[in-house]
Amino acid sequence: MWCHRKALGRPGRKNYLLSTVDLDQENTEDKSIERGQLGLNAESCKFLGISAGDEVNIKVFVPPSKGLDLSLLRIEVDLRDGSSTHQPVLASDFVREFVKTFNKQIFTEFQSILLRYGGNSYHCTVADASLAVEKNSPAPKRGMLRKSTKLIVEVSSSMSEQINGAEIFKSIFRDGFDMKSLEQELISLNIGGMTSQIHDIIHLAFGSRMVSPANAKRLNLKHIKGMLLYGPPGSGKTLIARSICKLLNAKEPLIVRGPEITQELYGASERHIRALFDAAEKDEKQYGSKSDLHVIIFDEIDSIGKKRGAAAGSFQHDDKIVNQLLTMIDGTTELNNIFIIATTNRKDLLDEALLRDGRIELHIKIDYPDEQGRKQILDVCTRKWRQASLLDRDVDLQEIARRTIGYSGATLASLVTLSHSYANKELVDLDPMRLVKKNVKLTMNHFLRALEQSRVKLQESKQLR
Ligand SMILES: Nc1ncnc2c1ncn2[C@@H]1O[C@H](COP(=O)(O)OP(=O)(O)OP(=O)(O)O)[C@@H](O)[C@H]1O
Repeated sequence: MWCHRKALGRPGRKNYLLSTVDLDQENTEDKSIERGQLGLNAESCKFLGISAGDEVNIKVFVPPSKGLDLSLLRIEVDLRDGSSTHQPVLASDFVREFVKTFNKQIFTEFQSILLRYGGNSYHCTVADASLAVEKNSPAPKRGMLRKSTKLIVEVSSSMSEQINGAEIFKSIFRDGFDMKSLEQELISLNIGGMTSQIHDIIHLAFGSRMVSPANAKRLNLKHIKGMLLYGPPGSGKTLIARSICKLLNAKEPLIVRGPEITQELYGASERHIRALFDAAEKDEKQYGSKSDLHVIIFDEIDSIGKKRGAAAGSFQHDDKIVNQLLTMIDGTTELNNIFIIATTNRKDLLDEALLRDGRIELHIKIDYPDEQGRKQILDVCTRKWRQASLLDRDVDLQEIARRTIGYSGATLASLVTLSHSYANKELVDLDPMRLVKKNVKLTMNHFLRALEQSRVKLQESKQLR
């Protein structure tokens, strides 16, 4: 914030600037600002939610006579957009520079500050500003930075090399993963044709966890607790659920198959469901906001989450399981470290209470792929053969994609396996003793035979339905 230099006393003397954003000597004094005027830079405007032309009320901050000193100031630091690092800096040097620049300035929780240091612009957000003498007041936490203030610098793991030795706040993604490389990552996980859908799913499900902790708190973001992936059989729901977990910085997911739980004895099913949440509860108690994320995948949730009162015979058992599941999911309201992924191809059978806000609230349909998606799935499924030069040049995957309208990802994957079986059979027919060690090559002919066979199968299963 700028003002005419005669308008306010120097900080620490008489008056205080609440948000002194840039104390660079040349920038402090903006000659265009006259007496009686205040100037804000873009960073302050963003923080205060002010645009050019807005009318704002400004109150003079009268500091209390004592108890203004901060005992702790925790800041999250990032490089400002477009700023490139010339040289990594040590966290201890960064802290020294920050204190030197902003000594005796007032800081407020969530405030944005720019620090220019070592040729870079650092964007700092106040994550915590604790007073030496805490007051029970609803007013935002605010106090003066002193040499005695403990200053903690936190960075995301991707910034850890730029500010060496700073504390690292957990990223929702595992080390080395970046959303920009999602397509490559999915190919390496053998998933084809779903990049944009998985990109959207990640943003919807984990958007609140993708921003830094201070920003999530500032924006009052609530974490999504659970998501349902629904759609026809073989469309890749389980594959997506498992693969997303591989991109996250989370504990190994607990994968539960619904039918296994229903087959358990009376009482055992409920115990099993309760036990699934144990580790997350313990971690939350022990580590609070620093706890790892725990993911539970309920595969085929329709078998444990049926509408209550709908099942004949074993209804009491089924209803008790749903009740237990609801109780446990409701218990997670207090837990920020848990995420549920449920899959089903019978969303219509599920108890609606399970799907309400705060429970399994995000519902995403996973459908069969279009032609382009089918081609990409075929690309992924034949990748190993291509890399080993065992895919004949006559194989036209685009043509196969064109001929497989209505095929699921699962059917396409088994089409490739079947083609391989045909190729293998041909080799064995030619050389029953396998005297000549030769690797089998996949040709278009193998694919066409497999296509014929899978069409017959598809027809039969449609007739049976
Ligand atoms: N997009 C895809 N890319 C590559 N392979 C796929 C894709 N979708 C499905 N598959 C293949 O199909 C198999 C079965 O998929 P998955 O079990 O995830 O389907 P699902 O929708 O959960 O089926 P169901 O509803 O019957 O449980 C996968 O293991 C994989 O081999």
